[in-house]
Parts: sequence; C-alpha cells; structure tokens
Amino acid sequence: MWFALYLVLALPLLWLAYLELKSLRRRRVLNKFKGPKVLPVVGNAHQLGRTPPEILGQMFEWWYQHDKDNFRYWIGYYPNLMVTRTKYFEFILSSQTLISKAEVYSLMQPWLGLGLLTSTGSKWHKHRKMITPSFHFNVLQDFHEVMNEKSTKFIKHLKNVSGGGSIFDFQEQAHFLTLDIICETAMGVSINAMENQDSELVQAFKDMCYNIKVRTFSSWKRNPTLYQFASDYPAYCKTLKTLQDFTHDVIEKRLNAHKEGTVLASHGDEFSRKKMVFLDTLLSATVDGRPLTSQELYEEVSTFIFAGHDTTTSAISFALYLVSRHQDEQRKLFEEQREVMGDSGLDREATFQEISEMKYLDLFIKEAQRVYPSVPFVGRYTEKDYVIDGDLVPKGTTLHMGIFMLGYDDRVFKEPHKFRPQRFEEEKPGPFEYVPFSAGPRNCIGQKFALLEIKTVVSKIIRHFEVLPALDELASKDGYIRTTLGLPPTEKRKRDLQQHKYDPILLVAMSLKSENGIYLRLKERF
Ligand code: HEM
Repeated sequence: MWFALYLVLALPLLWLAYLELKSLRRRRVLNKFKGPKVLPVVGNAHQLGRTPPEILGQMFEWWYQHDKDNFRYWIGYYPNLMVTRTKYFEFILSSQTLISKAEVYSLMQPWLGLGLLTSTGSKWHKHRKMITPSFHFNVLQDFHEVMNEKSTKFIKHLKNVSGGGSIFDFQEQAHFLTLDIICETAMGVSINAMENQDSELVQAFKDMCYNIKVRTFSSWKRNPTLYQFASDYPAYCKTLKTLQDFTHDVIEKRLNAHKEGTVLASHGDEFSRKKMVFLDTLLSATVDGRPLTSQELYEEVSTFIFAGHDTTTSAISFALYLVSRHQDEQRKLFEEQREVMGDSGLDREATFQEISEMKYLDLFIKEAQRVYPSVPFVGRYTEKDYVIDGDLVPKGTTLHMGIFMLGYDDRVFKEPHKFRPQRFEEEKPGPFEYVPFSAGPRNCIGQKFALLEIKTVVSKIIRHFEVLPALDELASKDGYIRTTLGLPPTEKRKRDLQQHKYDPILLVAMSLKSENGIYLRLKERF
C-alpha cells in the first residue's frame, strides 16, 4: 500500500527528471544563443503573455532586447529559436532537407491531411513537382477572369454594406470574397459566400479558421488527445465533417464529369465554367506513374483552399486599411488607375496586362506586406543537428522564421514605421531580407496567384470608392503607421496607451489578423 502511494507520488518526479535529462544537451547547446532567462520546468512559458496579441508583443520585445538578432526561448521542455538573422534565413530556406514543418502545422492536418503545406520528405518533393504547372501563366489568366468576376460582385456587395458612409469591418467582408474566388478557381464551384454568409458551409470555413487560431494558443487544446475532452470538440467535429463532405462531394462529381468527358462543357449550374480549375489539373496529373488517389486529391484541394483564402483575406484587408489611413498614397494609386485604365475605363475590368502595368500598386502591396505580412512566421523543425552560420542548432528545435521582424529591422529598412512604397524602388532589399512569400524550394507556390488577386481587388475598389479611415482624425498626417511593434519597449508601452478603438490589434494565427476587425468607410466615386 505504502509502496503504491510512493510510486504514484514519485512518478511525476521521475517523468520530470527524464525530461530534464533528455533536454540537457539541447539546453547546453541552445544556451549559447541569446534569450530570456529560463526557469526549470516551465522554461519561458510564464513570460509569453496570456492573449495572442500579448504573445506577439512579447516576441517583438525579446527581439528588440536581444539586439534584433536570433533568440531562443523554451516552452516547458520544448526549445524554440526565433530566427531573424538573414544568414539563417538563407541557410534554412535554401535547404533541401530542413523542410519539416513545426508542430503547430499539425493542427491543420485533420482538415488538410498531408497536402503540400503540411507534408515533408519525398511526398512533398513529388507533389510539389506535380502541382507546379497548375500555376502556369495560361492557367493564371483563366483564374484572373474569376477574380474579376467575383470582385465586380464584391463592389456591388460593398455598396450595400457601406451605404451612407457607415463604418464597417472590411476584414469580415474580404473573407467572403476570397472564399468565393478560391472555391471557384480550386474546384469550379460557386458557393456565393458573399450572398450566403450564414450558410452552414461558409460558417464552417470561418469556424475552422477560428478553431485553428484558438488551438494555436492553448497548450492543452493543441494536444489532439486532450482536445477530445474540450467542450467545443463536438462542434469542431461537425465543422470538420461539413468541410470534408463538401470537398469529397465536389471531387467525386468532377471526377465523374471527367470520366464522361463533359467537364469542359457548359453543364448545369455547378460545373458551368469552361475554364480549367485546379482540380482538373490534379485529375490529369500523375505521381509515380499513377493518378492521384481520392485522399491525395482531397488533401491538395483543401490545402489550396486554406492557403489560398486565409492569406489573401489578410493581404487585401491590411492593404485597404493602409489605403484608408494614408490619403496621399491613395491619391497616387488612383492617379495610376486613371493613367492605366483611362478616365472612361474606371469601371471596367482590368486585363491581365493592365494589372501588370500598375507599377505603383505593385510597390504599395510590397510595402504593405513589409509592415503587415500575411504570413508573419514560418515554422520548421530540425530532424537532425544542423550547423547554421557557424552555430550548432540541435535536433528537436522548432525554428520560427520571423518574417515579421525582418520588415521592422531599421538596419535594412530606414524608418521602418514610415509607410513609404517608393523605398522598394530606391533601394532593393537583399534576397533574404524581405521574404513575405518565403523563398527557396518551399516558397509560396501561389505567389503569382496571390499578387494577381490582391491587385485585381484593390485596383477595383480604389477605382469605385474613396477609401476613408473609420474617423477622419485617424488619417496619418506624417506617413507613419500606428502599429507599435518593433519600437523600443518603453516607447511602445507609452504609445499603446494612445491606441484608438479603430486601430487594429494584431495577432498571428498562421496568418496575420486584426482581432478587433479592420474598420473603414467607403464613399462611392460615381
Ligand atoms: C498574400 C498571400 C500569400 C502569402 C503572403 C503567402 C505566403 C506563403 C509562405 C510564407 C509560405 C511558406 C510557408 C511555410 O514554409 O510554412 C507559403 C506556402 C504556400 N502557399 Fe502561400 N501565400 C499567399 C497566398 C497563397 C495562395 C493564394 C495560394 C494558393 C492559391 C498559396 C498556396 C501555398 C501553398 C500550397 C504553400 C505550401 C508550399 C510548399 O510547402 O511547397 N499561398 N505561402
């Protein structure tokens, strides 16, 4: 009896001793890196902050305190290295072997399976090669028609939402638009999210993105076994099933249409487009000389949908936010629209060629991605020891590539809090100093698609509306943004007290979001 009691009491201690011993070498090696003081058992978990915006603020503070260099921190026994040194970016992003993703990506696996974003090793290599032609120039032109068609609808939708100059949450509306674009281009189906905002399917996409955000920041909900006991678990399963059923159903119908040879013909309302969609290229592709299995098709289509709409929602929303706050920039953008489209062509759809002629818009989006990168961090996991820039990085370390910090590094970008698109014309950053779409073999496969979509939507909105801040007094008078990340910590705290309720509160849950929405006003130009 006593023995059993001692054993029960001793087990947790033995377990901790085992973890301590196991991480001894990693601790010794990683202690050579700068970083906050580490406590036994918890590591630095107690310093991280309680809310997602607080965690982001803490990461920037540590970065500032450690000479804007890499720094390490521990979450319990899990070692993390925040990577902000360019040499590290170069090594990691160029590596053909350091391609395994951080543990947080596994939160997406029940939905996305092992698609291009989450897979590794030979599966990733083969699928990457197979999917690359899906973003060929000709295919993009087809996709552009969809982008134009949906953004024309979006303009009408915005006229209703913003009627009478009312203040509204643009981020919420942008999500419906990007969903419509991605479902049509990925699968050839119109889900009409803009009109059916409350439908089960549209709600399921929204809920799944929200679920990923919540679980990213909850140490116990991140664990798949423990999560089964959470009160929101049944709702999560229902959401997951809605998304899985929808995608499987579309794939099956498209597969049958392919077999019958009717897919490229006008065919009822579901497959009414004559254009090739992403799913069509997958259906005619092979891996190891065989067609893709239905699970593989599911994984890649779902990945395309997730990666292709969550990111562009962020990019379009923050771009429009910046347009609203920087009226001088808006004037330059509008002037360019008049030059490229002609005064009488402001309300027509821009061609592929015309979008490529909008040079100032290109600079503007580049600068928007510097200050508000849609994917602020990219996570990798070391499956073995690596020597990077002369430092030993031990096996089992999670690497967070701080794309966000790069944009606020004043050694590369002078006056980083000043929003100045021309800077990209005057001085080009080095190849690993500015990487919003990542770089190297695992870079964003959808980069061209994304830029085309963002430009098509932003160009159309500024031609139809004068974009205004939620309140006139919030317009920037000196070109500086109101975001305080990257400022010296004492100054940041002082400025944070002056934040307005309509200033975005930033958080990162895979992509960059504003916790309190992105509020602005629109005034119709004609
Ligand atoms: C502003 C928009 C976007 C940004 C900033 C962005 C950025 C990124 C970044 C940084 C990565 C690397 C992620 C990592 O290594 O973990 C990535 C990967 C990826 N992106 Fe994007 N992305 C955007 C839009 C898109 C779109 C529209 C699509 C599809 C239509 C897409 C599909 C993908 C896929 C499939 C991967 C995984 C590639 C691989 O691992 O081989 N992205 N993206």
